[in-house]
Amino acid sequence: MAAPYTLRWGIISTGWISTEFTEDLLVDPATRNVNDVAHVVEAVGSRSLESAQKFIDKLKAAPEPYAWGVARGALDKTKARASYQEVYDDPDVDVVYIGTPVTHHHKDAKAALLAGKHVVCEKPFTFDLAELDELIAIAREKKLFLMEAVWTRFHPISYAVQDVLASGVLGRPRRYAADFSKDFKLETKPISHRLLAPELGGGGLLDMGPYPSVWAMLTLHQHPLNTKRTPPKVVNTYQTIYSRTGVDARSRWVLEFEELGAEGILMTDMLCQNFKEGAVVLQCEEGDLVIESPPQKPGVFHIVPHEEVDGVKERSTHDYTIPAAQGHGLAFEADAVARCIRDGQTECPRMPLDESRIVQSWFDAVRKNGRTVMRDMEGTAGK
Ligand SMILES: NC(=O)C1=CN([C@@H]2O[C@H](COP(=O)(O)OP(=O)(O)OC[C@H]3O[C@@H](n4cnc5c(N)ncnc54)[C@H](OP(=O)(O)O)[C@@H]3O)[C@@H](O)[C@H]2O)C=CC1
Ligand SMILES: O=C1OC[C@@H](O)[C@H](O)[C@H]1O
Repeated sequence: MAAPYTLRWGIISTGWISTEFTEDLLVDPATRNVNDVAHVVEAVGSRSLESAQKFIDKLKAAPEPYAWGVARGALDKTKARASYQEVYDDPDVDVVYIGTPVTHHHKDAKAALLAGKHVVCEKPFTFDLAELDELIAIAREKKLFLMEAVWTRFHPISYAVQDVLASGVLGRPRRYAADFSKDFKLETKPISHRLLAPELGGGGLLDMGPYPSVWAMLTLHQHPLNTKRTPPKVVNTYQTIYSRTGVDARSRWVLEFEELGAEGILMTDMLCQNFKEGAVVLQCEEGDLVIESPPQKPGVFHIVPHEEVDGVKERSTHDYTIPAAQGHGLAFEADAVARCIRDGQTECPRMPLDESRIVQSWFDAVRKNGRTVMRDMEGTAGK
């Protein structure tokens, strides 16, 4: 068997998701039946050298399933860097992973691309569409790989749900509802927290919105009957203000998928827990598809018959829970990135830039129609 292609990562920032993402790079790929690609961490950049070093030291002491990669040398050459730029300039780094708050994504991704690095950027891609368009233009001009890290797209359950829709058993989609709600106990958080601070892109829309959106893209936009793939229209929006900082506590938006004759309502909520048994409901002519909570990493979906209608006859339940041995579930996207870069692709077919643009345009529409303090905020495109 040929040796796997090993992708060399540079990690930008040392917060929550950067930690989980880097841990998952250390999980044995064989746990997810992968043997063609592998990952090593070349550098970690932080605003402080101490934080970068602490991040690496903590990873080196991580338990299984992360200890596997540590024992096999995935962190042996990892350098702690006192600035992000040093990671962008490191000749040993192939690709930069960006885990900073959303209002920093554009400047961080732009600097990495300008230094000639491939880029994977956490969701939501950017603060606004203008920022995203500038990144896409730079990546295309420099022939570099660029992708939004919407991990859910790469989970086995996402492919399984799409297989059901492709089989035609549910018929034409009619109506869609998706919700990402989480009681974040906002009163206990300082107003400087990234979920609350407008200057860090606070509010539920940008933080949570990618998840009701990803399922709308996978089940409706990519539905086999949606042949023209016309971007859906945002036909209505509503935001509830969180008074301490003026960001959105709740956001709702309605989408119209004209060719399908289907409508969807998408919601985010930072004050209330998700309904466990149905974060996403896709109602079709012959039966319904229900995806359990949490929508960013659901384990289970159901196919549910309609009452008094011929079509799906029996309820069935499909379990794709990601086992703990596979880590947090972020390595699937990392594997896809490694294959794309190995094969010289500048865009990931599973997470196309045009689809990131569509979702980003929904966020712009909801924010600009709303009343939050971020309504008229502009990103850093052109700066
Ligand atoms: N895919 C997923 O499941 C998840 C994705 N996310 C996304 O990841 C991004 C980061 O979220 P999360 O990890 O929770 O955030 P954290 O606050 O935990 O970490 C953000 C990191 O960004 C760096 N940073 C740079 N500038 C600033 C600044 N002005 N203020 C605060 N931090 C700064 C810091 O690292 P340093 O000090 O080292 O420079 C900090 O630790 C967001 O875009 C979020 O939407 C978040 C959670 C889950
Ligand atoms: O991506 C995410 O998923 C889990 C949420 O709790 C978090 O706020 C968000 O960034």
